[in-house]
Amino acid sequence: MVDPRLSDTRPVTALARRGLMFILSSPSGAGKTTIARKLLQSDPGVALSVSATTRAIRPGEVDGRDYHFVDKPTFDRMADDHEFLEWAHVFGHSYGTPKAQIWAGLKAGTDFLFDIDWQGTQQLSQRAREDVVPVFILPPSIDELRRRLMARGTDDMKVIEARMDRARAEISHWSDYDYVVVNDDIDRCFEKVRRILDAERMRRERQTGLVNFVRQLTGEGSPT
Ligand SMILES: Nc1nc2c(ncn2[C@@H]2O[C@H](COP(=O)(O)OP(=O)(O)O)[C@@H](O)[C@H]2O)c(=O)[nH]1
Ligand SMILES: Nc1ncnc2c1ncn2[C@@H]1O[C@H](COP(=O)(O)OP(=O)(O)O)[C@@H](O)[C@H]1O
Repeated sequence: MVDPRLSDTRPVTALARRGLMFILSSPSGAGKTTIARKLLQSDPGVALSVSATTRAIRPGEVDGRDYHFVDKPTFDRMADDHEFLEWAHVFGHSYGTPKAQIWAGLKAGTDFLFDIDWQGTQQLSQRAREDVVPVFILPPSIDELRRRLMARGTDDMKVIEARMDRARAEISHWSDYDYVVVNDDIDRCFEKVRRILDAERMRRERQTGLVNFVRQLTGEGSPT
């Protein structure tokens, strides 16, 4: 049987829209990078805001795709030159969101995904609250969080314990976020995150093409 969607030739009504800043935060190991990768793979309308960081590259990471890996003097120079939208110290390293392309991209309707911590979320919310959609990912339990950090195999025990120590402090910021999702089953969690993004795209104030579209629909403003 032919998939009815393939034979549907009706034109798609695409209204102009301002992009949004979709933030995923969580304690380390709760799964935000996994969710972010799934979103980027499945949705061509989403671009990753690639942060700069002074931390070492992990196996499997690619410079320029996952992070811009820079040394401390370079990071400090970028901060001094106001090249970051926000930046913070996390786990003894510096992390920052480069400004380049974000504002122009938002205006052109690109949605940006930010994998940043609560400090960065606060700074972005202060700068552009109306563009920000903050989502917090929680682990199903503290034991499961430790298990995931160990299973990921990217950090030694000392680093894992430091991340676990910080997890409670990170979780305490859950109430700064508009959405909170527990990452128990990855597919279910991803589906919830995807639905949040879909709904936020429909917000009236983001749909800059609505005024003209409604005018056309109602004939308002056209000569009689
Ligand atoms: N404020 C801020 N936090 C960031 C940025 N990039 C990454 N982070 C956060 O830094 C923390 C450590 O990231 P990472 O070293 O990749 O380890 P992860 O926690 O295992 O993902 C995470 O909470 C990230 O969300 C950034 O540009 N700004
Ligand atoms: N729902 C889940 N169930 C089991 N393992 C998961 C789940 N979500 C993520 N993981 C695994 O947990 C580890 C940490 O996930 P990651 O996405 O790197 O977390 P974060 O970016 O928040 O530090 C990874 O090995 C990942 O494959």
